[in-house]
Amino acid sequence: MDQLPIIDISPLYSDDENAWPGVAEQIDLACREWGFFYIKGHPISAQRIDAVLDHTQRFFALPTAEKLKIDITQTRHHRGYGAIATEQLDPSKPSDLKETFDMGLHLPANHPDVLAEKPLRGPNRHPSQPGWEALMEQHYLDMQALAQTLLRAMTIALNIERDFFDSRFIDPVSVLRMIHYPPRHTASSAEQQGAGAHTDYGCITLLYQDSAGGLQVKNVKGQWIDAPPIDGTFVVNLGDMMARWSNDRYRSTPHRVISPLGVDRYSMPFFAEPHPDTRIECLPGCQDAQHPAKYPTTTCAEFLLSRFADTYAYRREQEAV
Ligand SMILES: O=C(O)CCC(=O)C(=O)O
Ligand SMILES: [Fe+2]
Repeated sequence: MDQLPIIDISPLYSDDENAWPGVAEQIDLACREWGFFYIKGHPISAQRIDAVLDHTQRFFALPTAEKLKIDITQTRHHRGYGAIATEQLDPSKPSDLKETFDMGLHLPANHPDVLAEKPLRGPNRHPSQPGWEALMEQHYLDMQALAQTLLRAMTIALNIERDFFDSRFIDPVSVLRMIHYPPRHTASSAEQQGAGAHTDYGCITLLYQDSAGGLQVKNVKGQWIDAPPIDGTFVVNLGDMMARWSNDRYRSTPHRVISPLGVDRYSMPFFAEPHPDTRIECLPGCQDAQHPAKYPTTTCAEFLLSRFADTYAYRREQEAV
C-alpha cells in the first residue's frame, strides 16, 4: 500500500456502455481502499492546462495590492483572491503558506439565489487579465463535466440510477481553485506546511499539480506517502460529504502539502459539489440490515458551511471579536 492506483478512464468516453463496468470496478476499489487515485485518458488537453497555468502564474506574480482588489474575505459568497495565511487547514500548525484564487458557478446579480442572499451563490470575481475570464469559465465547465463522468461511473458499483448524481449536480456549488505555494527556504521551517493535514469537505476533488511535488496522502497504516506529479493525470480524492453520503463505504483520506524547498509550486483542485439544497442522506445502495445509516441527513450547503467555518482563520477571528 505505498502507491496510489492509476486508472485509465478513456473507456468512459466510448459509445460502448459495456466498456464502463471495468473502469467502474477499479474506481470503486480505489475509493474503498484509498479514497485517492490518479486518472489518465481524460479529455482535458495539455494545451488547456498550460494556458490555465500560465494565466495563474501571471496572476499570482501581480503586486499584492492588485490581487487584493478581489479579496475573498470581502465576499459573502467565497470568490476571489485569498492572501497567504488566510487558511489554516491543520489547527495544530501555523497558517498555510499558500495564496489562492477561487471561482464557482457564475450566477448574475438578478438570479433568485443571489437576490435571496443564499450562501455560496453569486457572481465570480475575476482578475482583469485579458483572456482570463473566458478561459477559466470554460475550464470550470469542462472540469465539472469530467467530475460528473466519474460520478456516473460510480453509480454502477453503488447500484443506484445512472443519473442519480447528474440530477443533483444541476447548478452546483463546485469550486475551481488555483493555488500558489511560495518556496520554503530552510529545512528548519518544515513545521510550516503549504497545506496542513486535512480531509476535503465535499464530494470529489480533481487535482492538477505542477512538477514541483510535495503532495502526501495518509495510507490505511497511517503512513504519509508521496503522491508525485504524473504527466497528463489528475489526482482524484473523495471528501467528507461523499464518505457520509456513502455511509463510509468510500474513504475521505487525509492529505497535506509540504512546500518544496526553493521552488514555487502551483496546483489547481476542482472541488465538485452538488446543488446546495441536495439532501445528503445514506445512498440506497450503501445500507442494509448489517450496515444501517450512520449519519443524520443534512444538506450540501449546511455541511459545507459548517466545515468552512473551521478552516478560515479570518472568520474565526471575526467570530471571536
Ligand atoms: O495543492 C495540492 O496539491 C492539494 C491542495 C488540497 O489538498 C486542497 O486544497 O484541498
Ligand atoms: Fe485537499
